[in-house]
Order: sequence, then structure tokens, then C-alpha cells
Amino acid sequence: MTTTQLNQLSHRIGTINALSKGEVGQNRLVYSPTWISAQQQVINWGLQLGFDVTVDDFGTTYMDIPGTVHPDQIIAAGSHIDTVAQGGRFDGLYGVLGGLQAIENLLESVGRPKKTLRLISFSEEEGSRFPDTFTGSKHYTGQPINLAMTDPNGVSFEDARRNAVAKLKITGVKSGRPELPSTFTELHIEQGPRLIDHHLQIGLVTSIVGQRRFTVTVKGIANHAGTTPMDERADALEMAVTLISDLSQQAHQLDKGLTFTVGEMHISPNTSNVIPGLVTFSIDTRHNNEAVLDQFEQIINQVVERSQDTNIINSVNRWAKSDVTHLDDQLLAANQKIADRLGFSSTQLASGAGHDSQIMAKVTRTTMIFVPSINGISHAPEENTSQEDLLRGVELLTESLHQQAY
Ligand SMILES: NC(=O)NC(NC(N)=O)C(=O)[O-]
Ligand SMILES: [Zn+2]
Ligand SMILES: [Zn+2]
Repeated sequence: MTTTQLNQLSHRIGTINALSKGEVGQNRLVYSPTWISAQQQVINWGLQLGFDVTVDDFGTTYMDIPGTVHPDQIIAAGSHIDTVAQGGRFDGLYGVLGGLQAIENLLESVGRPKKTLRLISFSEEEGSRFPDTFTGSKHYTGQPINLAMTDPNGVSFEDARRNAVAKLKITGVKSGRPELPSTFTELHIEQGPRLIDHHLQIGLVTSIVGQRRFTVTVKGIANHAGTTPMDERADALEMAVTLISDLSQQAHQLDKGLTFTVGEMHISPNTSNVIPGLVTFSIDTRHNNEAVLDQFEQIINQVVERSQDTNIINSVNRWAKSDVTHLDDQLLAANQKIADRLGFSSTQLASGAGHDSQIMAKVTRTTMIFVPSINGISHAPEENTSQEDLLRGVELLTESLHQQAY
């Protein structure tokens, strides 16, 4: 890849990330104004470069360079355009713009592909606004999605979706959900410390963890902070804190590889001199063995149920479940050979983050390429990857797409 091409990639990453100016980190929550502007920008770049651009009902964008010999065989690359709240500059976006750059590199160096090359910018992967994850790739692959969901401000998924997708109907863009590809390759930052700690340049992903997300609701009784005796309270926050501490301890004991995170909590009425009457909190738990997740889910249900009493009612709702996923061995082996040939130091590893590749792998041969995350930080504004590593990832993807589509 030339310096001009690397500069172009950096410039595009900077352009999309600049949309969150004045905010802490990136806030491209699905269907938000910054999300709409970002997906519009990707579409405009695609149109300028002569791609056939299609947008589906969920706002996922497909940009094709039709194959000259086998246009019906589709080699796809891409990732998601959304971020978590206060997220980083590369999670998802690198796979979209790195994929675009790889295809552009090929068009410049070897011309039109024999098979169709497709870049996919998935609408939503993070599950950060509405209570479901991977809705972009789930819609593409025909998996069920709960359309009746709302965000924390009460905005319905359907209203947000319709409003946003209408704004992507730019002149020259087709509407529809195109046929599935023969292969899918996702370039992504590692989001953890393994590559950087071992001074490795590339990670080739063998599998992706299983993941479950829950909301726990604790209903107590709101009352006066000064006049209610300590032994006559139904304090929902005190109960929530006990539950979290208990579950965290159980997670540590159950298995070393199990992760347990409470990242979101709402307290009502959330004021200093009122005993909290209602608390909800999230649980995100992951492991690469489904049996451990089953076991921990049982523990969650038991702990939550057993802790309630006559004045405090607890309930738990699981709203997301994604299975442990093994990615394609042949594509991984092919990418390993390319990495070796290019002289990149690499390892094969399991992903602790969820990815659209999990969903795509159910319907097509799927592979992932990781590049190092500086200090292993992700889902935070400090998320970063060196220019050299960004470059190596795109070079490997370019070679891989070349091998597959020409
Ligand atoms: N690449 C990601 O950060 N994915 C995240 N999002 C989902 N849906 O898994 C996550 O939390 O791991
Ligand atoms: Zn993420
Ligand atoms: Zn991601």
C-alpha cells in the first residue's frame, strides 16, 4: 500500500470521527444524527468511486464492484459503523474504511475483479442503544429481531430506523437486501492486550466467545431518607449492590475464563434524600464454552430470585444471547500463509469481543483479521492503533481479497 493510500485511509477515518466534535469519544449510536452522517459519508465515497450502492431497511450499506466473470459469486468484507457511547475511533469503522481501502487498492493495482467484491457497512452491532445486538447482520442474514423495542428515552426502534434509513436514500442508491456473499472477511482492532503485549502485528481469529446480556430489575419502596428506620426499609439500591457483589464473587469462583460486567444502572428517583424505590442494571457475561454460560445463567436466576423478600421484588430478563462461534478454518489457513509471506508476525486467537462475523458465520464462510490495540484499550476514547499496524491489516486484507476474487 502506498503512502497516498494510507493517508487517504487516515483522512477518511478522521473525517467520520470528526462528526463527534465536542463530545467525549465517538457516539455513533445506531440511527443517531452522527450515525446518519457517517453512513451518508460512506455511501458518498462509494458512489464517487463507482461502486453499486444498495441500502437495506435497517440502514446497512452494501457497495459492490461487480465481477467480470462470475458476478454472482460475492466476496465480501466489512464491519459495523455504530459505536458504543463514548467509544473509540477504530472499533467497527476500521473494518469498514479499511475494507473500502483494500478494494480501492485492488482496483488501482489489478483492475476489475472476476468475482464481485462487496464492502458492507453494518448498521448496528454494539447493542448500545436498543436492547438487541448485531441487528444489522441479523437482518441481512434473516435472523429474528424484536422490532417492538425502545431506547432508554422511549424512542421506538421502528421510528428511529425509518427516520434514519429515509436519509440514506441518496440519488444513485438502490433499496433492498442483496443476496448473501460466498465469503465474509472482517478486519477489526483486537480490543484487548494480547497482540500488543507479545509484540505481534496480526491476529487471525479462530473463534468468538458466546455472550449473554440481561437486565435485572429491583423494585423496593421509595421513602424518606431521614425518617424511615434502617430495619423498615425496602432499599432497591442496597439490594442491587448486594446482588452485584454476590454475582461477581460467583463469577470469579465458577471459571477463570468467565467475564461478568455491570455497565449500566438506573436509580429511581435518583436523589440524595430519598431511599431508592426502583433500580435496574445490566449484566454482560461471556465465555468460550456454552456450558459455563448455561451454568452462570442458572446462578443469576437463582441469586436474583432468592434474594427478594416481601417488600423487594427482583426480576431478570435475558435480552441477548449469541453462541460461541468457530470461524472458517480454510480462510484462516489462507490468511496465515499470506501473513507469513508478507513477513508479519502473527498468532491465532479467540475473540473475547462479539462481532458481526458471528452472525455471518451462520450463513457463509467467515474469517477475521485483528490488528493490535495500544495498551489493549477499546470501548473508550483512548482506543488507538499505530499507523503501521493499520497499514498491515489493510495489506493483509487486500492480499486476501485478491486471492479470493481475482
Ligand atoms: N467488537 C465489539 O466491541 N463488539 C461488542 N458488541 C457486541 N455486540 O458484542 C462487544 O461488546 O464485544
Ligand atoms: Zn464494540
Ligand atoms: Zn466492533
